[in-house]
Amino acid sequence: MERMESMEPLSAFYTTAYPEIQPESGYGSGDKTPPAPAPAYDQELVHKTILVGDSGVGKTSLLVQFDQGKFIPGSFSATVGIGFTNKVVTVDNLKVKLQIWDTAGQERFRSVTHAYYRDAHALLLLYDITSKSSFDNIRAWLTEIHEYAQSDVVIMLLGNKTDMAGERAIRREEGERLAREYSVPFMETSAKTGVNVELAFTAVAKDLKSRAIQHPTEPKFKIHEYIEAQKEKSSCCSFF
Ligand SMILES: Nc1nc2c(ncn2[C@@H]2O[C@H](COP(=O)(O)OP(=O)(O)OP(=O)(O)O)[C@@H](O)[C@H]2O)c(=O)[nH]1
Repeated sequence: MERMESMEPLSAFYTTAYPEIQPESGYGSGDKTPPAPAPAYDQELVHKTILVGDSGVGKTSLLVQFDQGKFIPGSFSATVGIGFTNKVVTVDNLKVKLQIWDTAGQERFRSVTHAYYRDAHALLLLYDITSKSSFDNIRAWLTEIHEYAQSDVVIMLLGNKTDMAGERAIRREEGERLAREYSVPFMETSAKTGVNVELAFTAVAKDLKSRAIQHPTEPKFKIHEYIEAQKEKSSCCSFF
């Protein structure tokens, strides 16, 4: 089943992705020159974001839900190869361009997807809360990510299919514990109902934008705290 357009790996788009910005002068050592303002965010930057995880955990469904706001039920047709969808997320009144790559979870495509890790800026790693094996494989996925991706890649762990509460095999706390162990943010999602789908991508977009304009005088964006704050803001229990 052909789900998405495909394209050669991205390279030229992102030549100036995260420039290292040095202050011209610093506060605190008698120098009264105000620090240089943070550089403007380049809204033409394209942030390459990749969905990974075992076959059937819901990567394609998550992307379709985020992109089109719908869930297509029915028989499962595994992704073959890799394809991408462009999506613009508005954060803090700025447009953040995400190029979201949907990879095939099946083992036989693994060597293909590894090649895409290297220039990834973010990786959303999914397991299925009804599948213990997909959760057990997360450590292997993280090992691969650490082997092939850049060390500063943004990683988020997602436990998908929360609408299938009756078939839950992995408790939320287990997901949280694993995420803590690897110091990555975590949330549970449902590609079917849309719970937390938008938040997952928005949090990643915010983090990517913040890294792209990171200025030494400004506090770093803390993705964990952002997610927690959104959770508190929520009137009901849709988070986690
Ligand atoms: N109930 C429920 N079903 C889901 C959810 N997400 C995905 N599914 C179903 O799970 C099956 C697999 O979903 P896909 O999105 O194709 O999974 P994938 O991770 O892209 O699989 P590969 O392409 O093989 O890597 C499909 O039958 C989906 O309808 C969800 O959140 N809730």
